[in-house]
Amino acid sequence: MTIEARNISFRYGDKPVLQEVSFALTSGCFHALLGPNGAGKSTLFGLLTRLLALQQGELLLARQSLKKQPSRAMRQIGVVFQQNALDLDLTVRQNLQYHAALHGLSRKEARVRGDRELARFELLERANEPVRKLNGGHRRRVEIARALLHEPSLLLLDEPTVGLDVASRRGLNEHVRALCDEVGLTALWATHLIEEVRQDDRVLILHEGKLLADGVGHDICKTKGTRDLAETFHTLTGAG
Ligand SMILES: Nc1ncnc2c1ncn2[C@@H]1O[C@H](COP(=O)(O)OP(=O)(O)OP(=O)(O)O)[C@@H](O)[C@H]1O
Repeated sequence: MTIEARNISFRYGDKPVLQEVSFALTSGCFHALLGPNGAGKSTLFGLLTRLLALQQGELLLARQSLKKQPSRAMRQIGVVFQQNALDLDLTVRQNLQYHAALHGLSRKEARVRGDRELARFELLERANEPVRKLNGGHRRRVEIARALLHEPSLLLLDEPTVGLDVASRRGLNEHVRALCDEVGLTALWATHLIEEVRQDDRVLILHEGKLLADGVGHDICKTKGTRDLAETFHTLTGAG
């Protein structure tokens, strides 16, 4: 599943937040959307998920306009937002079942898919525990499992590791990479943390609403004459 952004610009009132942003994601690959705080990452996610209305430019999902075929397109997208959105008093499985019902899945189908995703994230044995008992990293895994229930081909993750310790961050990042390799998922992982990005990742660097680099990490560094992505990120944005 490919997603393509063509000349996306967006303003909050008079304030330009995204300026002529264009890119195309490669099907079945992990992509890092790297940008410091305020770069415009969440705004871009808002547009991709249609929480925000497109002001200028075009978004295409599998060559279909997101504007013209919204429901068809949205069925292909799974989202993990920055803020945790689980019901802490419901069990892990109840959280998944509730979400599955919103997508029109039968109880049986929801159970089968939910258990499959929980097993993938090594959480099946916690299925009957209230989410409140899980640590932050495990809660995030449940959120990703939930976002995959309707079998989207594109997964958007907006700074999913915020508030997690280093080990949980690394684990979550590796899980999503494995999903891309194993089931051919396309992932867009937004972060301001350079340590979550690898040199051979496809990387999009966003700063003050502009896409400053787009390509495989190594190639970007070659073009910019930098040693590694950390140096590139620092040179381009002052962050890192
Ligand atoms: N509802 C809003 N009204 C006005 N300005 C906003 C609004 N939401 C975000 N902004 C501004 O738009 C810019 C981009 O914000 P956005 O949240 O998209 O960036 P981000 O890269 O996701 O950063 P962060 O990691 O801090 O969330 C920032 O300057 C922010 O202050």
